[in-house]
Amino acid sequence: MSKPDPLQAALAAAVHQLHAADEVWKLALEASGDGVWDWYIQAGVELYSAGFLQIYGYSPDDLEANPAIIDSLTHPDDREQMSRDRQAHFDGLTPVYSNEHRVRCKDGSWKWVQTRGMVIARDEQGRPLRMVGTHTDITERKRVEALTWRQANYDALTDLPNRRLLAERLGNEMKKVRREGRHLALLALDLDRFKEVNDRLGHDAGDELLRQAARRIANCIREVDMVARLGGDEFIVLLADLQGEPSSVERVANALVNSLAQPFALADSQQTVSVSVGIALFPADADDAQHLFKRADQALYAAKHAGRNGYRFAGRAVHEAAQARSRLGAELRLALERQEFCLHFQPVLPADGGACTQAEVLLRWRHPVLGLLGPGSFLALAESSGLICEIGAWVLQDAAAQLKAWRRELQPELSLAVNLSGTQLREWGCSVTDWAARLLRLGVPGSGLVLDLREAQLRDPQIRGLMQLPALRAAGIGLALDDFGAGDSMLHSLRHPGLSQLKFSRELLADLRPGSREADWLAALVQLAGTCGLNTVAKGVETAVQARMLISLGVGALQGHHLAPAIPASEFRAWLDRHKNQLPPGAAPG
Ligand SMILES: Nc1nc2c(ncn2[C@@H]2O[C@H](COP(=O)(O)OP(=O)(O)OP(=O)(O)O)[C@@H](O)[C@H]2O)c(=O)[nH]1
Repeated sequence: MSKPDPLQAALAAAVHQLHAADEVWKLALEASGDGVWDWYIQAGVELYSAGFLQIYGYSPDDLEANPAIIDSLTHPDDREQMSRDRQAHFDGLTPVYSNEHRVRCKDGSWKWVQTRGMVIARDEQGRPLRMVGTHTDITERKRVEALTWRQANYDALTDLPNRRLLAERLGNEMKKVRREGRHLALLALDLDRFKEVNDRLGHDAGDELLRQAARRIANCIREVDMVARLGGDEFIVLLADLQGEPSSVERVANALVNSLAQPFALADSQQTVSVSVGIALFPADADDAQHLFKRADQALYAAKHAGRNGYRFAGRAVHEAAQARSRLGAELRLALERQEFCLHFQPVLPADGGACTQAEVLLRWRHPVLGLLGPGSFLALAESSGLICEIGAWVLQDAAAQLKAWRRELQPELSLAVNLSGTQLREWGCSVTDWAARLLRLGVPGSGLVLDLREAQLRDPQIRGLMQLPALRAAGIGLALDDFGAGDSMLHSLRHPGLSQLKFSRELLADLRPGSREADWLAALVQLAGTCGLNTVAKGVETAVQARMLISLGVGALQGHHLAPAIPASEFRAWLDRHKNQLPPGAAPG
């Protein structure tokens, strides 16, 4: 046996020591939960620690020590960036190699990892010889990040993009339009009378309808377009990359209106709603996103105003109307202060010819330029600006002051019927003690007031929760179901506990003729109201024929232009004086 070469032995010992040291730092790294890789670049060999293989579910026999193999397991979408980052480090441009990418596991699933590494040896020309590094499993972090991003950018109910993602996309599309000289359209959609679906069928059914509506809208547009839900029943459609002619926009708008007008199949009913659409074009209608949204909104308002179930372009007329509305809104704020509101009173006449004991209070605005405005011209503005409660409080106060005087001087039985908006009912609350205190402060007994409530208000769960109808009635306050027959009226509304009157809308009287089906229908309603203990009032009586028919059908009282118009307080006193004792039933007053 030849003597061992001391030099060889020393070299072997040194290599052994080095390997032992390698193992130590690899173990230290593995203890942190990371997997370790060790790549001999020019030899084309890559070694993996047990922890590294474990991350992906591989055993040592599954993976050759070949870097090409692990590269082939990298997600195709991530490979390019990974190569770029690696090359930057090889070229000495970054002190550390770092990259996040996905790796396919043995079971076929993907894991997100962060890899960090460093070249630890280079040849004389500076080319990398060996690089070592780690893989850290960041799948959970990526999952949470993706979830957070989705929550921030998508609507949870419909799974559509939300306002934020829409704004980002719109910004990008507007830049493209400016660069390439094309066009885009923003369509603001709002379902019509959706609140009634919620009120009638409940919030869950409303949610289901919104989900179905979202799918229908998405089916009407191309893949390059976008639909987002802003909240409630409001959606925005972004038609990107248009060639210019508005007819393509009109085609989509028509498709949307038609599609949403089809009945929706909900849990146990078919429900029909419709949609109104406002359309603004970029760059024709606005210079920036904020104004584009505003113009689409103005057009939507015009579509709603034109009767709903249709669309409107944001043309000049729409813009001017919106500006006029905005001026009116500003003036409305000052109207209370300037004492421009006044009340008119329309008598309600007993059909048996007895004395008038009730009148409806009607709000008017003496506008300095536009003249006398009815509530239709400004109530929606008052609602949206939040002034409605202040105006409502003024109405009640002024009406009470009139009533006090008239009951004392003219008719001790007189009561006034007052309309309240849903906002007012919600804001004021409707507990008996509130109302009794309110009336007491105004010096009027409960029996002096009739609250005219519409069916939609009675169906509103929030108002219904607040309204203590039977207790209000017990306090002497009259409660009328107003405008019955004007929309989707339901017979069971008549059974609301606490109601004392049923007021038929003018729509029910429109085709009233002797022997007509309308007459039979009304006669049945009058009978039903009687069974429910409700006094009946027919509103909007415009002809002597109607008046006579209504009396013959047994309606309790009549109200309408034919019998007595709405008149200012100054004339009401004289009118009541003149007609103090009776009115000839059904006959045209002079
Ligand atoms: N089911 C459901 N209802 C919602 C949701 N968000 C808002 N709403 C309701 O949607 C209704 C929106 O009503 P509006 O658009 O103001 O009024 P509308 O009844 O549609 O009447 P118009 O728009 O004037 O035709 C309100 O009653 C909201 O309470 C939701 O996520 N789910």
